[in-house]
Amino acid sequence: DNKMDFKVADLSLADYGRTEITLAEHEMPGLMAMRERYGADKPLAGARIAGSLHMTIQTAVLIETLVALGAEVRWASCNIFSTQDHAAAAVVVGPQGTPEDPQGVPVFAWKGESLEEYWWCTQQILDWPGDTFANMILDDGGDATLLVHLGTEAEKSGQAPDPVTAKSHEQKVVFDVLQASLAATPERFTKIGNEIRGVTEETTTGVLRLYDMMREGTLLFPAINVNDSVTKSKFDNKYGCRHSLVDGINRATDVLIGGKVAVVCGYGDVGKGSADSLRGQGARVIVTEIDPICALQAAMDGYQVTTLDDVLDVADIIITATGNKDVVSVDQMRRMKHNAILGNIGHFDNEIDMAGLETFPGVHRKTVKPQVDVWTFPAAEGREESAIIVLSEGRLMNLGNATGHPSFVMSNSFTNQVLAQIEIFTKPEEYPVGVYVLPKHLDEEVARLHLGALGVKLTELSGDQAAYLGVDVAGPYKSDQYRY
Ligand SMILES: NC(=O)c1ccc[n+]([C@@H]2O[C@H](COP(=O)([O-])OP(=O)(O)OC[C@H]3O[C@@H](n4cnc5c(N)ncnc54)[C@H](O)[C@@H]3O)[C@@H](O)[C@H]2O)c1
Ligand SMILES: Nc1nccc2c1ncn2C[C@@H](O)[C@@H](O)C(=O)O
Repeated sequence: DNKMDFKVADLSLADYGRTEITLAEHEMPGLMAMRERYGADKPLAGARIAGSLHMTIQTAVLIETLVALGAEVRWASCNIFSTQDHAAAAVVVGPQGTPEDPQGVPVFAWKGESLEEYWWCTQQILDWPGDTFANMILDDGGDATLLVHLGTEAEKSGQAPDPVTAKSHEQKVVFDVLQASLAATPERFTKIGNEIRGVTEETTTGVLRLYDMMREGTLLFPAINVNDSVTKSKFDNKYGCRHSLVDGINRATDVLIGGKVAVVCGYGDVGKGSADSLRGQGARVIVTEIDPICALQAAMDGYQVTTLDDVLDVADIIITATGNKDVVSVDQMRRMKHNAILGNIGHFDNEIDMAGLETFPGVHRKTVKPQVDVWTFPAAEGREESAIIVLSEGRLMNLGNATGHPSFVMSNSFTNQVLAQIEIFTKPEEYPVGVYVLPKHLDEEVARLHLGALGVKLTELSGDQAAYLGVDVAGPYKSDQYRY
């Protein structure tokens, strides 16, 4: 039957979600401009987009923009805790539907998925009804892209990659998914890989994986690195986290941040916004870094820069923002202050050694409320019993404990996503397999679309000045090497 398939928490939340989507549209001028500009031509007609990106109110506006441009879409979240159930419900029901007769977009996402459910959802967006497949991926962190690649490799070799070697951050679960798929449909991922025209990747960690696959020569289709549009990473990663980090800490713990010692591990775009977020609340912020340039930036921004080991005994709040793995070990957690807060705002949970924590001898977990756990270490030689408060089980806590970044800053990121989807879908001949960034004139166009709402009045370059700078009056105004 042609009844739409989907799996969300509660369709009765759709009206609440719709109301917030309508408010969000007012805060997302870039996306609404995309609907104005491209809604008639429908450049994405024929696109079957598999979206793996936090299923929030902001993402709902992105999804409905892609549909307005002609795309068919199936959506999953890229994190087990980041779905907002009312947003998922509203997208399934759609602007014209009802919970009894949903007319929207298939969504497979709910807050609090198990890992098995997460990877089941990821598979649902790749397989389309009537034995067809997605032909575009919109990814955040690269899990959908990874599954297609691991599946294709498994089908080529006839066996799923050994869980120990699989690069995915949830090896065992992915291994089981691949085993089952090999048994049931041994050509499935190869067919999907052939069908996919390209992927547009949202975030730093997902982009890292794309460059890895490019270097290994295993990348199956072209990719646009949306993260490195200036109007994405210098806004979402920075000002988005400035807004949503303290939001997550407040909703999780209501702890006073002023006067406390807060440690931010990593001073890249996210770390900069996160440190500013905590300083804004009157915390004494300390930064850890491995990169001398970012460390120097942090020092000149007035932060103490030292090693995590040096500050474990004074830190009240520790936040990882590195995009790296193994940043906080269980031994370091054991040495943290009693009731100190530990959270991660990086994409994956591997920044904090959650596996080591869960298996620490005699450790006790008490859930305060969803995504807030008190982990108590037993007394040991020379150490009293002590506890730490871990947010979102080490997964990105601004989306696990709060609602992520606000609409206006996500409008910048998602306008880049829409432009990137149009680029790859309508000009495949310009995108042989490789990893690309959007041209600067589009980056500047995204910024232009967001100035009016903030009352910005730009100054016009004279022809003479433009000649002096060697730029066009209409832009681009900077070289590709320029660092903003
Ligand atoms: N939660 C969110 O809403 C959100 C938003 C954007 C990006 N992200 C994610 O946040 C992470 C960081 O993103 P970014 O754009 O800031 O990356 P980035 O590369 O700009 O910054 C990461 C910084 O961490 C430093 N670093 C690496 N390993 C370290 C270690 N062991 N100790 C201390 N510092 C270390 C690096 O030198 C770098 O300066 C990525 O996983 C990204 O995908 C999350
Ligand atoms: N409200 C929101 N909706 C969707 C995604 C959201 C978000 N807040 C943060 N991300 C994550 C993004 O910052 C993503 O671009 C990333 O880089 O992780």
